[in-house]
Amino acid sequence: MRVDQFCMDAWTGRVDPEADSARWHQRVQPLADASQPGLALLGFACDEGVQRNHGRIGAAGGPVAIRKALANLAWHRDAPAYDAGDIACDDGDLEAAQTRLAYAVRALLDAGHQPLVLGGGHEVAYGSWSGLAGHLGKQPAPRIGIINFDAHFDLRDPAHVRSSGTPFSQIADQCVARDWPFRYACLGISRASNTRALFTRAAELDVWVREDRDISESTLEALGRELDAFANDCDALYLTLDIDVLPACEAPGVSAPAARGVAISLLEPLLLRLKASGKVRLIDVAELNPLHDIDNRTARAAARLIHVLTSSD
Ligand SMILES: N=CN[C@@H](CCC(=O)O)C(=O)O
Ligand SMILES: [Mn+2]
Ligand SMILES: [Mn+2]
Repeated sequence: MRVDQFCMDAWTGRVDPEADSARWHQRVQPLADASQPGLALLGFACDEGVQRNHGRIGAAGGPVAIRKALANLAWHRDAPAYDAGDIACDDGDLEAAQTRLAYAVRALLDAGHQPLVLGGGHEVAYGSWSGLAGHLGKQPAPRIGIINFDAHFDLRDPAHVRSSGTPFSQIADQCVARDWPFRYACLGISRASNTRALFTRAAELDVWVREDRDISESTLEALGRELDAFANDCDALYLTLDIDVLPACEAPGVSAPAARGVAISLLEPLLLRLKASGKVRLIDVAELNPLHDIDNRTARAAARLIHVLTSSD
């Protein structure tokens, strides 16, 4: 599998003398052709989509920041985990970088791995989905459910510019071209941060929408059941976490911090519910911007969510 850069330097941290005290940095291995199926971390070091979307750049540093935060977390996995390196976008050619990402994701899936892509701006989603689509494309009209936890729809019209604000419109267009269903759930939407045009497009595309204010302790169980029903109707799930769905106090290091957001304590049970469906084939984490982070708070939040999604106990 071809990647643009590879470096294991982020995988360092505390070493405890007691038995059974491993942390991620002691377990994550460089991915090799002969690696047994496992979790494969793949970076997408890219600012281009955020730049084109007039956001605050810095997301290209996301993959390293997440690896460093993950490195020192306690290891609670049974299966192996690998670092597969990074796809990078250094020349402004976002479309070529997304194509390389799609090839890499597809290669990981074809080899039996569970890819987890570390963005990068949310333009990562078009490359991620394209990789899953390539992998599943042998079957007729796969029902791929996209579950996006995000303050934003990212359904802008790509006819103007393709950016971090357009990946799900681009995917919807691809689904039309292939005569595949477009199943998109967008949870955590901030009404204040999405125009009427975006709400209209979401309605036209039959997007399942839950706003930030719809997600509370009292609605969690009902939401969980709705997620189960969504998953039941799909052959495979693509889970995409835009870290700006978290409140600005939990995730200051993003391009567009959320004034309200959905707290990590509410997000976690929903992620566990999705994990329990057994249908999540692909995960990515987008929009972490270390240049605007405070004491690595956002990177820690991203790593915690990855830990929740990938641990066995
Ligand atoms: N990735 C998407 N980002 C948001 C940015 C919103 C903002 O900068 O205020 C969007 O396009 O809607
Ligand atoms: Mn987004
Ligand atoms: Mn967002």
